[in-house]
Amino acid sequence: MMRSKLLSLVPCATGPFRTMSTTTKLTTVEVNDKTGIATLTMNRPPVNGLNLDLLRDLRQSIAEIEGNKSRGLILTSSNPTIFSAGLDIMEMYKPDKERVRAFWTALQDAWLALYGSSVPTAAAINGHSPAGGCLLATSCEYRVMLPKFTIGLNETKLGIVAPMWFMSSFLSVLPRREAERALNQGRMFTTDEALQIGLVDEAAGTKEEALEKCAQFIGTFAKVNPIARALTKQQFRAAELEQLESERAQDLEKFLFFINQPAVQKGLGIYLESLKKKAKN
Ligand SMILES: CCCCC/C=C/C(=O)SCCNC(=O)CCNC(=O)[C@H](O)C(C)(C)COP(=O)(O)OP(=O)(O)OC[C@H]1O[C@@H](n2cnc3c(N)ncnc32)[C@H](O)[C@@H]1OP(=O)(O)O
Repeated sequence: MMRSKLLSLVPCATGPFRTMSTTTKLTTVEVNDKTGIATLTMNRPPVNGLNLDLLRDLRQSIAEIEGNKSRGLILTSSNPTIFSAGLDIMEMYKPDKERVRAFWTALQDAWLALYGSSVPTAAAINGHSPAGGCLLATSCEYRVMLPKFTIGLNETKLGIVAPMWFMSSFLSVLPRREAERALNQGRMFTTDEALQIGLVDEAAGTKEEALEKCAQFIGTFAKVNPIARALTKQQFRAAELEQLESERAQDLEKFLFFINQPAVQKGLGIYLESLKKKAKN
C-alpha cells in the first residue's frame, strides 16, 4: 500500500512539536519527535469497524512504530464518539469463504502484534469501545477513557462467543471473577463503572487530556532499561501469545465452523438489522 510521508508542525498541550506523520487511508501514525511517542489513529468511518483492511493496516502501523524506534504507542480514534465498534459484522455475516479466512487471520495478526508489542502501549479511548474495540484497548498496557462512553465484551449478547485470546486480554486487566461474570453477561461498562472496576486506569475530560495521560504513563518508563522492560513484558505475556501462535490454525477452523452455523448467521442478521433500524431513527 502506498503511504504518504510528511513532516508537519502541530500544536500540542505543552508546545509546538515537529511531528513525523504517516498516513494510510485507515490509520495514521504520528511520531512526536520530542517525546518519541507514536500516536496510532484509527480512521474508518462510520464506526471504525474492524474489517480486513483496517486490521491489516493496524498491524502494518504497529510494525512501523516498532521499526522506527518509537518510545511508545498510543492507540486512539479520529471519530469523536467511537473508539471502535468492534469487528465489522459485515465480514462475518454471509461471508465470502476466502475473505473471511483472511479476515480472521488478520485479526489474529493484529492482536499478536499489539498484545505482544515490545514498546509500551496505551489506549486513549475517546468513544464507545464494544467487543473488538475492547479487545484492542485491553491489549494495551494502560487505558484512559473519556466520560459517558461504554466499553466491554458484549459477544454473548450477540449470540457469539469471544475466543480464548479475547478473554486473555480482558484477564490481563481484570480479576478472573469480574472478567468471567462480565463476559458471561456480555456486560458493557460506562466510563465510571470501568474506572471503578479497573477496566480503565484513568478518566479524562478531553481527547487531548487522554493523550497526555497516556504519554505520561509511557513516560514512566523513561528511566527503565528498554530491553529489560521489553523482555519483562514479553515474559508476562508469553503464555497467551504462544497459545494463539501454536493454535492459530485450529482457532481459525473453530471460528469458521461457529460463524457458519445457521443459528449464528440468523442472530447476526437480526443484530445487523437492529443496528440499521436504530441508525435510521
Ligand atoms: C464468533 C467469533 C466472535 C468474535 C468476537 C466478536 C467480536 C466483535 O467485535 S462483534 C461486533 C460487536 N460490536 C457491537 O456490538 C457494536 C455494535 N454497534 C453499536 O453498538 C453502535 O453502532 C455504536 C455504539 C458503536 C455506535 O453508535 P452510533 O454512533 O449511534 O452509530 P450507529 O449505531 O448508528 O451505527 C452507524 C452505522 O454503522 C453500522 N455498524 C455499527 N457497528 C457495526 C459493526 N460492529 N459492524 C458493522 N456495522 C456496524 C450501523 O449498522 C450503522 O450502519 P448504517 O445503518 O448502514 O449507517
